[in-house]
Amino acid sequence: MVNAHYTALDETATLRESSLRPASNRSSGPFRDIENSAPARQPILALEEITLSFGGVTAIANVDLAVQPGEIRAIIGPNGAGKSSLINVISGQYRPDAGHIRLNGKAYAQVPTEKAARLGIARTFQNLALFKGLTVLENVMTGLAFQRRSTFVGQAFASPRARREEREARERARQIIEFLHLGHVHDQLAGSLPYGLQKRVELARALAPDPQILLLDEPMAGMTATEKQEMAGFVRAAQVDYGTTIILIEHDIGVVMGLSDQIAVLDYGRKIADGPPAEVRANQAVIDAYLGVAREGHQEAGA
Ligand SMILES: Nc1ncnc2c1ncn2[C@@H]1O[C@H](COP(=O)(O)OP(=O)(O)OP(=O)(O)O)[C@@H](O)[C@H]1O
Repeated sequence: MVNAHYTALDETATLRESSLRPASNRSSGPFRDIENSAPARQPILALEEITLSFGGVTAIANVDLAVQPGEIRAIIGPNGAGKSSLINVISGQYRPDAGHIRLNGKAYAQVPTEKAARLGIARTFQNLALFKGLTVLENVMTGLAFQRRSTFVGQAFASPRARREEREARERARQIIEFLHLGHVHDQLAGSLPYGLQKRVELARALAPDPQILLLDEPMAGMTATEKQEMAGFVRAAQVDYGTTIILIEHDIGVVMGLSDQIAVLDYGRKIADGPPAEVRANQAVIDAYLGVAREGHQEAGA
């Protein structure tokens, strides 16, 4: 049973070389050359002994995590393992009971949510959180609102600064829309698009401000296999073309194995494995915890 599952994983592992990858944006985007940069010495993000409980439930138990700049790090685990809680700690929604979050070396007991965007953190949500009555372009522009320095009055009366910022935001939003192959729907209402495209608009909005760290909470949930492959190609392209560090939660193990540089595995709030896909795939604790079917298989074998 387990072997059959792993065969399926191997088939999807070719995503890394996906021909669905969008065209390079190096010439026009705010590209950071990750290929030529010196080896990373300091993680861009480090979680240190993070613990978080809800009443009597321990959602995260003493978890350490070090993420290097420019990597794609998956966080996987069975339902209720603590994945979303961890993302919410990184984005500042939750304050851990113990431990620190270190961003570019600076330690926080809680990431200040109001400053998360300025600290270079962007995220998408498990459930769609778009403005359905706004166009795709308008939705993507909302991802840039925090960067505008003109006052409300300045915007209301279209001061020169406000007009310039509006123009720049529109231009940047258009770039990202093209990058994610959404140009043909830029003027359509987000709510009128098929689900897979709406998820891509969410990605566009999160990418618009050129975040250092992008948190993706189940970016492929509810998608068809083809849509998942497309999305995986776009996530990889964001890493390669923009140098974005990406942390993602995803239940589709095949996608995770093909897309991630490193995978951390949670089970009952504890981190039980952390390493490259091949290592995690062969880890017995992961097989036991994540693939419940494996346990069943061992019992049968021992019977
Ligand atoms: N706001 C909350 N209030 C109370 N308990 C919570 C809250 N959020 C999470 N939990 C509990 O914490 C544990 C971890 O939940 P979390 O949602 O982080 O897991 P998950 O790995 O993301 O699960 P899933 O894959 O089902 O989304 C679970 O037992 C959950 O019931």
